[in-house]
Amino acid sequence: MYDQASTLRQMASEREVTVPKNMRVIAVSSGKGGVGKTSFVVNLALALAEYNYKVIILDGDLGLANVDVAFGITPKYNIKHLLTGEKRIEDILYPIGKGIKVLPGASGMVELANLDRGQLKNVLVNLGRLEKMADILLIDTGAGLGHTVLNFISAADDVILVLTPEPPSMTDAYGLIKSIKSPTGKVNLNIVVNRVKSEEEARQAYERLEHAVTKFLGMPISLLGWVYDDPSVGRSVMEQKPVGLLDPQSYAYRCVQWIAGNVAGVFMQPPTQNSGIRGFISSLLKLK
Ligand SMILES: Nc1ncnc2c1ncn2[C@@H]1O[C@H](COP(=O)(O)OP(=O)(O)OP(=O)(O)O)[C@@H](O)[C@H]1O
Repeated sequence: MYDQASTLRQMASEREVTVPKNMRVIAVSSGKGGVGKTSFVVNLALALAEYNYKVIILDGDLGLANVDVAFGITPKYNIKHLLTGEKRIEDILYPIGKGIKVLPGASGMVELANLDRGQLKNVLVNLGRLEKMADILLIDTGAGLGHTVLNFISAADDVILVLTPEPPSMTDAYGLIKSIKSPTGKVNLNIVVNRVKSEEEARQAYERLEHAVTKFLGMPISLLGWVYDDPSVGRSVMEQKPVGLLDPQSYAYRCVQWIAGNVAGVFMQPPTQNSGIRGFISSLLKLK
């Protein structure tokens, strides 16, 4: 296992998978399930597309395929077909339109450790090609303190933690932050408060969390924005169409558009040299 991990790391840094520009890897996570993370991810992708960003969404909620359900799509292939060498990355990516593509996840992600050198090379060369296809890789990590969730968070350039003002969501968000271990010791942690009735409610929830995180964990976090509790989100879930497509004028989507503006400003300027998908994969492997 150790040998495979070091081989992978070496391969990830090889020239053959280098590409001219580096994409930004953003992990979207939550301490607790059901707080609206997947709805947020799909709408954030739509809102970022309005800023002309090309976005790939990786459904990292392995095996549960929530992103597929949110878009009402049923992709034939997923990342497991890439790992087994049956398909190329281009065959797996599912185009949604507006410059957005979905990379369907699968429980096969954990099989990365059991691939032989030829298979590993194939996977890395394929993933390296993502870099040319999009500006942002948005990962819906799944909820909770699972190994995969924490690894995605730790390896990403930026993390967006979605929570609601309800006490269990706040407590679980704190628990998740406490469990993050980054190889660089740096995690760019941004909070989105979902399902709020007012700006005041959002700010109060954020300040409670910030107080605890700064006092007990000594970690910097920032407030990226909030999303109003809006019945149009519930309707969009039922219709399997993101609210950004179903009701783009809704309060909820307008909040997400504003957050996308913050993502563009906060994460994209000044221009930084991101480590890109190669760096992301290398970090992921260091965490094994
Ligand atoms: N801003 C909002 N206003 C009203 N309802 C919302 C809002 N955001 C999410 N919801 C509702 O919360 C429910 C859960 O949303 P979603 O599936 O996106 O959560 P999740 O955190 O991804 O869940 P899981 O962890 O189970 O994947 C949905 O029924 C959705 O309608």
